[in-house]
Amino acid sequence: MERTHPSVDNLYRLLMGPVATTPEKPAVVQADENGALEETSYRRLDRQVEEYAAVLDGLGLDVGDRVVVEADTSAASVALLLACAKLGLPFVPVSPQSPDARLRSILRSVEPALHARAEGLDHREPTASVGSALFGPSGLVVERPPTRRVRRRRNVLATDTAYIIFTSGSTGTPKGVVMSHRSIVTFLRAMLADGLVAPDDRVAGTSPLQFDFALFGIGVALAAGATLVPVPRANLDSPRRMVGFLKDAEVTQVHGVPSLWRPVLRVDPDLLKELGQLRSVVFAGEEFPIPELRRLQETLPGVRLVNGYGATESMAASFTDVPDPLPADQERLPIGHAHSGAEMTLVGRQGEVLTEPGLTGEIYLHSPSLFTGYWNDPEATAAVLVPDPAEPRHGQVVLRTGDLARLGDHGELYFLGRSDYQVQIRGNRVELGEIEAALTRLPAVTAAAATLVPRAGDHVLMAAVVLDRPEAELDVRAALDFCARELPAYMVPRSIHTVPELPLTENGKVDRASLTRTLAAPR
Ligand SMILES: Nc1ncnc2c1ncn2[C@@H]1O[C@H](COS(=O)(=O)NC(=O)C[C@H](N)c2ccccc2)[C@@H](O)[C@H]1O
Repeated sequence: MERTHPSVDNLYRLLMGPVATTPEKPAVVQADENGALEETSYRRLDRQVEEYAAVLDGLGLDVGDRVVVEADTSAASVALLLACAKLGLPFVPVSPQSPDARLRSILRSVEPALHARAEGLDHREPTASVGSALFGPSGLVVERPPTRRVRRRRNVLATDTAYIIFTSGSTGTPKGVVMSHRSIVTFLRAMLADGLVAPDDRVAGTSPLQFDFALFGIGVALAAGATLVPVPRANLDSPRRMVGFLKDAEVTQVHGVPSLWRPVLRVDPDLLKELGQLRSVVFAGEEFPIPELRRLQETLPGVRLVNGYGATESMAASFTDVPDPLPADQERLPIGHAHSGAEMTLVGRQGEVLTEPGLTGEIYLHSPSLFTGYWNDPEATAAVLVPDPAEPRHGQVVLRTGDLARLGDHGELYFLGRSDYQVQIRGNRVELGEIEAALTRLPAVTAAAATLVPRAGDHVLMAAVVLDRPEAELDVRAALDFCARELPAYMVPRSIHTVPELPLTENGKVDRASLTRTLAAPR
C-alpha cells in the first residue's frame, strides 16, 4: 500500500522522521481520563498510525477523498491525522465544541468520505451520506462504511492536499483553506531551520484542533523530535489548573493565543513563578495587549516571548522575539521579517511596493508555503493569491494578507490591524487597532476592543475595556479626555464600557461581532 515515495514531501513522513532516530522518545505526553500523565513514544505513535492506515486503506478510499476528524489534540487524533496524510486523504479537523450548524456546513461543503469522531464524544446527528467511524487508542471502528468509489490515483504527491482548515468565517461563511503537503512540509522545515523548537523541548498546545495554531504545535514539535503536550481544555478555564498541568508535565514551551494568559495575569500572576522549566512562549492569532504582555514578561523573567504572526493561508509568516524589556513607550508590536525562506513586502494603495521607513501599507507574503486555494471558491482564491505587485509579468503569485503594517527603520514591520478593521468615520480612515492601543495605555486597562455600533441608521464608535483587577474602577470621563489628547477627534469613542472579559471566538480571539451586539443592546 506504499503510496508515498521517500523522496516525496509528505506530512506523515516529516513528522514520523524521529521514529528512525529516537523511537523510544515520548512524541506525546497527555492526561489520561484520571488526569495522570501518559506517554506515547514515537514508535508507539507510528504503530497507531499504521493500524489506522490499514483500516482506512481497506475502505477503498482514493487520494483526495476527505476525512473529517472531530477531536481535540491527543496521541490518537495526531495518529489519525498522520494516517490520513500517509494515504493522501485530506483531513478536515473540527472541534467537538463546534456548534452542530458549523459541523453540518463543513460536511455539506467538503462532502467527506468519512466523519471520524474521537471515542467518548457524544454522538451528533450524522449526515446520512457520509461514512462514520469512532477512533481511540483501541483502534478505528467503522460504524457506517463510506460509499464505494473508484480508485483513480496510485501515488500521493507533494502537491496533493494534506489538510483543509475552515476559517472561523468572522467575515461571512467559513472558507476552507486547502494546504498541500509541499506547502506545510516546506513551512515546517523553515521552522526547523529557525530553531523555534529544540529536540528536548516539551511543547504545550492549547488551541482547538480546528485552528491551525494547533496543527502548528503538532508540526513543529514532532518534526523536531520533541514532545507534544496537549493541554486538556478543562484545564484552561482555571489559572491554577492550567499552571499546575504545565508544571507537572514539565513543559518548556507554551503555544497559545493572547487571551490564554488573561485570567492568570488578572487573578494570580505569581502562579507563573512555579514554571521554572519554562523557556519560551509563542503567541499568535491577534495582538497581545501591551500592558498584559509587559506583566507576562515581568512575571516570567528570562523566558523568550515570541510573536507568531500570519494567516492559515500560509500557516504563518513571521516569528519575532518581543523586545526584552518592552520599552515603556512601545505602542505596537514588531512582526519583524518573515521566517527563513519567505519575505513580506509592504504595498501602498496604488499597488506600489513601499520602501520608505515610517510608511503604512498592506502586507504581501512571498512564500513557497502558500495554500493551494479556498475549497470550491476560485473567486475568493483569486482575490488573495495575486500576481507579485513588484513584477506581475513573471506570474508568481503572492498572498495578499489584508493586514496593514508600518515599515520600521530596518525593514521590520509593525502590525497595525486588518484592512477590514479600517473603518470610515465621517470620511476619515480609522484603525480600530490604533484606538485599542491607545485605550490599553490607560492605567488599569489591560485589554480593549473598539467597534462601530449601528445606531439609528448611522454608526457610533464605542469601546469596551477589561481592567487589570476585578475590583478596579474606570474613570470614564478621564479616559475619554485621555483619548481626546491621544487620538484625532473622530477616533475618540462615544462611550467606553468596562466589561469583566472580552467575548472570545472558538479559536480564542476577541469576538468583535459578539461585542458589537452586546454594546448595541440597550443598556
Ligand atoms: N501575531 C499576530 N498579531 C496580530 N495579528 C495577528 C497575529 N497573528 C495572526 N493575526 C491576525 O489573524 C489573521 C490570520 O488569522 S488566521 O488565519 O486565523 N490564523 C491565525 O490566527 C494563526 C496563524 N495561522 C498562525 C499559526 C501558527 C503560528 C503563527 C500564526 C492575520 O491575517 C492577522 O490579521
